[in-house]
Amino acid sequence: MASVLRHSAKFTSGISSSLAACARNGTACAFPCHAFRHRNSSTSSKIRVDLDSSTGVAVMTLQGPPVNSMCMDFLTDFAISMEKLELDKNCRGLILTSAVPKVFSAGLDIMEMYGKGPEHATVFWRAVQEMWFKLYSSNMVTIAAVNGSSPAGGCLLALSSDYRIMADNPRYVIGLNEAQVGIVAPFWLKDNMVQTLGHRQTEKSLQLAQLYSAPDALKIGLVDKLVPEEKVLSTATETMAKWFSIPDHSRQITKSMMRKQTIDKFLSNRETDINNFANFVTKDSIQKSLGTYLAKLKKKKA
Ligand SMILES: CCCCC/C=C\C/C=C\C=C\CC(=O)SCCNC(=O)CCNC(=O)[C@H](O)C(C)(C)COP(=O)(O)OP(=O)(O)OC[C@H]1O[C@@H](n2cnc3c(N)ncnc32)[C@H](O)[C@@H]1OP(=O)(O)O
Repeated sequence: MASVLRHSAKFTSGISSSLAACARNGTACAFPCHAFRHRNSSTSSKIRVDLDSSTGVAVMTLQGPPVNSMCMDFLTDFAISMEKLELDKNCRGLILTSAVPKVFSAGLDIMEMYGKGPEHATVFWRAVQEMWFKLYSSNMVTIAAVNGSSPAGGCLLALSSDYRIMADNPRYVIGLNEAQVGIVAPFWLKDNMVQTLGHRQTEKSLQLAQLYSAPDALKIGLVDKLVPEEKVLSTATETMAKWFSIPDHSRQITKSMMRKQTIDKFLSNRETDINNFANFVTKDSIQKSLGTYLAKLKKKKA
């Protein structure tokens, strides 16, 4: 990753250090507390991270036009950013959002799965797994501020967060549409969706490759809240304050207890999942489906 964490913190008064201490200790902290902030920024080509040490909130902005598709560079930047934030004692919460108009993320970059050999598929899938694992198992409070369409891998980011806020725009869609692309959602993502929606709804959603409009996503519980687009980020920040009112240690233990079974199953089957993916995605029939889907995406424009 070309990014460097730039420490641009401005220590303007003793108030800021007591707020930072509040963030570190995981004690409740009235916010928004705009005064005297410390900010750390890190930018790579695909992802920007702004950590406000005074509040303990990092905002990760996806900035890979045209559609924030998850190519290898994106996945690498994501993993490195997550590692840095996880180790940063000043960071308690993470908001994910997009700088690309109308799109949160189009999911996995289909070009990374099309016309590539098994070696590439193996490396790529490990990176995809890592993105999900890092977010799903994060100690931070994670909130997806979904300010655009969020199919497939985009929905993965939302599902693996603790809370999902979406822009109230019926033209924005979210869901796991893998089957439509001719591929299959991996078991760990299916398990993640079952936890969110329940078994029956997940089965229908996955088999029918369903993409839900924002209002429908709210109805089935795929997102937690809809707000006007311009309020998505501010609502995420307000929501974070509520989650921060719970002591970190008890919230974290609770989170890991709720997610342990899925994580254990993932870790025990990780290598098999990679092999399955590499075998599956390089099959002629699957390559044909991906090619047809890609052509359809391109044709849409013509
Ligand atoms: C049995 C063993 C099983 C093991 C597991 C096996 C398999 C699991 C495998 C995979 C899991 C995959 C999950 C995925 O994420 S697959 C990706 C699915 N994504 C999609 O279907 C989204 C497709 N995109 C869209 O619907 C629209 O682009 C979107 C609504 C996001 C935005 O629409 P908009 O009109 O703004 O933009 P477009 O004109 O459509 O796109 C612009 C540009 O970008 C290209 N593009 C779009 N999405 C992707 C993508 N995901 N990857 C690569 N490229 C993408 C699009 O083609 C346009 O390109 P160009 O015409 O400008 O060249």
